[in-house]
Amino acid sequence: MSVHAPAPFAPSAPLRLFNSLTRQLEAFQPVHAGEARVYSCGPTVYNYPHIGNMRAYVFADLLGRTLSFKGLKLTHVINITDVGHLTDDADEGEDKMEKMARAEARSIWDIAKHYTQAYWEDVKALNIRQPARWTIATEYVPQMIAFAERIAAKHCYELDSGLYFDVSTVADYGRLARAQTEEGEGRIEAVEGKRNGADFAIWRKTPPGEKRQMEWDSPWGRGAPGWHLECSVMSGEVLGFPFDIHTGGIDHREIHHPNEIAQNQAFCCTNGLDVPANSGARIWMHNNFLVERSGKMSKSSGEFLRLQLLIDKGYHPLAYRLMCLQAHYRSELEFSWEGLGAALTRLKRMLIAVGQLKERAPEVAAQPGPRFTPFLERFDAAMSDDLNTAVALTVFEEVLGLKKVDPADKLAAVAAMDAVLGLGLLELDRRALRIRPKGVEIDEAGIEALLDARKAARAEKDFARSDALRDQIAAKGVEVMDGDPLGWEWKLA
Ligand SMILES: Nc1ncnc2c1ncn2[C@@H]1O[C@H](COP(=O)(O)OP(=O)(O)OP(=O)(O)O)[C@@H](O)[C@H]1O
Ligand SMILES: [Zn+2]
Repeated sequence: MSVHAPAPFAPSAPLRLFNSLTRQLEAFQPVHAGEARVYSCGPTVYNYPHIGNMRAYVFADLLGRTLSFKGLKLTHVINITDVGHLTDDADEGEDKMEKMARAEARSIWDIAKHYTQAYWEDVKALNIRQPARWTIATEYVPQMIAFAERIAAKHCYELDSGLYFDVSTVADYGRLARAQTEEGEGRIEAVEGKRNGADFAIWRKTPPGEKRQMEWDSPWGRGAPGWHLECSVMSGEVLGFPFDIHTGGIDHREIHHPNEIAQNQAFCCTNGLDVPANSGARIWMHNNFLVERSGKMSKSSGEFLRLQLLIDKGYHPLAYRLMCLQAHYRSELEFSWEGLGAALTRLKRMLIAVGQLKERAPEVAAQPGPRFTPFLERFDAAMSDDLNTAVALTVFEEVLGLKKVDPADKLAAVAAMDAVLGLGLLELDRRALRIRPKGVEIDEAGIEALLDARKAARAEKDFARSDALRDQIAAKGVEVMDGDPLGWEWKLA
């Protein structure tokens, strides 16, 4: 009798993604056969990222993991905005980086380095995969100038304050935002001499007599590139127009991305590129906001939640990732500590199930085996349906709960799904989820030692000693949970 290895599971559900341009679900058809090229607007590194910002990258990561799962060769680019983002997304205000550098009395380069590092730490803690390239805006200034030179004659005009893009020179400006061309959204004070309210600076000249920390020479004088120009240039340079998918938070649908599209149109037309509708990317995808009761979480408002604060309070960062996965990326997600606590409990349950499975299966089977095909198909269908992570998670848990199946096969199915969800459950140690909150005056080893002593006291039926030990632990800020069904013997008091 010959033994046949099971055929590998090939996800075949048609991938449909919501395109903000058409406001419709569309079948994903790669520009380059077998590939997916994705650009995500990166953080402006003038401050720590808040967990709302990180939702944007958890979403982009899920998209990337799904494209990989579907067998596509992924090239993902995320940029770092270290110059050019003004305090208002339209054309007013000052550079967020310059402003913070002044407030902190540090050089902009220092600020950029520090907060980029902080962002990368959060990326790592949330199991966001490394993109193929991190493009740093200040490293692309010559390309930005070249791009602007190419479109300047037909699409731009110069004012004292800079080189402006005339939005009336491209067809259907603002179709992504569905905004009025003249008014645009959120466009406050007009710059003197602007032809249309929505025109925007692609090069900002340094005012005479002033010196900026970051400035470059250009045909339009010394100055700095506009934020919108940066993303057009970095995406086009690395991925080539047209590329497949451009992502960002839903706020970018209103100003930043319509302006990128206008520049891309101008660039593609001047270069004779027949890009469909010349938008640069075929599909534009936007994640909705993480909100608090008081409204959208915002860096510029000064008060916000950092991932580190969650950790300091004893929540593993992956509980936040799971919290994001429980909602659809296009829905608003309201942050609450109760919600995060519930996500942590769910993560613990998953981890316990995987831990028990790992004990029974010495190794992961090469393939999940036919028993798991219907589950993988449902998982595939959910993720292919515009990243329906909420449904995908329930399928994942159904598989975790399956009894009387080969453990090695089951582990292979779990691994295949987790590669998409990115919870990293096969690598995560159960004890890693017990994060000692910052305020607690005892370390993990100390807690474990007291718990062991207490267990021994109980085994000897010395309940007085057992109670005294519990009080001792509680005094240090930790509550012992007797009979905890999850087997998590302690939590924050
Ligand atoms: N509350 C939020 N929920 C989800 N995504 C968000 C939220 N706030 C910003 N984003 C997204 O985070 C990403 C990084 O944004 P960026 O660093 O430019 O933030 P910012 O505009 O400086 O900060 P803020 O909007 O908080 O003042 C963008 O894709 C943005 O759309
Ligand atoms: Zn951008």
